[in-house]
Amino acid sequence: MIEFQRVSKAYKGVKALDDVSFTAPPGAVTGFLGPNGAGKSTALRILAGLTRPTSGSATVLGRPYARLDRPGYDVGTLLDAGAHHPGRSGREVLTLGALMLGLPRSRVGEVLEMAGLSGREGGRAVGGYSLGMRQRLGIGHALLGRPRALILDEPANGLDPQGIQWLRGLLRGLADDGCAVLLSSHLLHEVEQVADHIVMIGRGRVLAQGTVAELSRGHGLERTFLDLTSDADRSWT
Ligand SMILES: Nc1ncnc2c1ncn2[C@@H]1O[C@H](COP(=O)(O)OP(=O)(O)OP(=O)(O)O)[C@@H](O)[C@H]1O
Repeated sequence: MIEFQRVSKAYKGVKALDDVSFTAPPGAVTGFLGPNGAGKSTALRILAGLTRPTSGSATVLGRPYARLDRPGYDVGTLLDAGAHHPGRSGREVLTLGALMLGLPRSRVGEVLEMAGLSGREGGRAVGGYSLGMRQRLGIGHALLGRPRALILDEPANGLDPQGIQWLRGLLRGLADDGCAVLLSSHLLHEVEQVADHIVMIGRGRVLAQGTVAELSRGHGLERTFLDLTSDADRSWT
């Protein structure tokens, strides 16, 4: 279970998150949907212990990230697809990750295969990867320790249609195996296709949450999203 309880975050003069509460349960894909600047990355960074909330708490498997006993096994994160050293190959990046977690080298081959980077791609320097390939590597890296919770910030960015299809199948399979999957996106159609639950955020506030059917309100998810996000904009002006 991933849980946000009344999380607020203020940067100098900017309220990035305002009293955000929601859960991403195990066995489901939860889509965290909001327009640019809505606060998605801030929320996920707080969850991964990289940013402190001004108030409230965010927990994974019942604890703040920093207090997890084995974070690499409990939680997989992809917060920045460009985070890996450009001079290392995909295989080297995963090998380092596997060594840090005490995993056998065989896991590296499995993850390269799963990410669609086996063969020549895995041996190439990450600096020469396309954004889609870096996303695949980042997702593979997050899955090395077979985590029970997965946090992905905009994982579909840069993926081609085949990659999107791959991602959907992967996330569905992980959720079916009991993983709590939380992914952010500003692209409604990406989230709509894969998420069991959707949390809509705008201007740092949760605007609505529920299943796709609940949020569609008989006129489609896009209408609900546009209506809610433009209302949130108006309330700030
Ligand atoms: N380190 C920071 N210092 C100051 N303001 C910040 C910082 N990080 C984020 N913000 C502000 O907080 C708000 C939310 O930003 P955030 O990056 O969390 O949004 P987002 O929903 O992830 O957007 P996008 O889809 O564009 O990535 C924005 O107004 C942003 O400018």
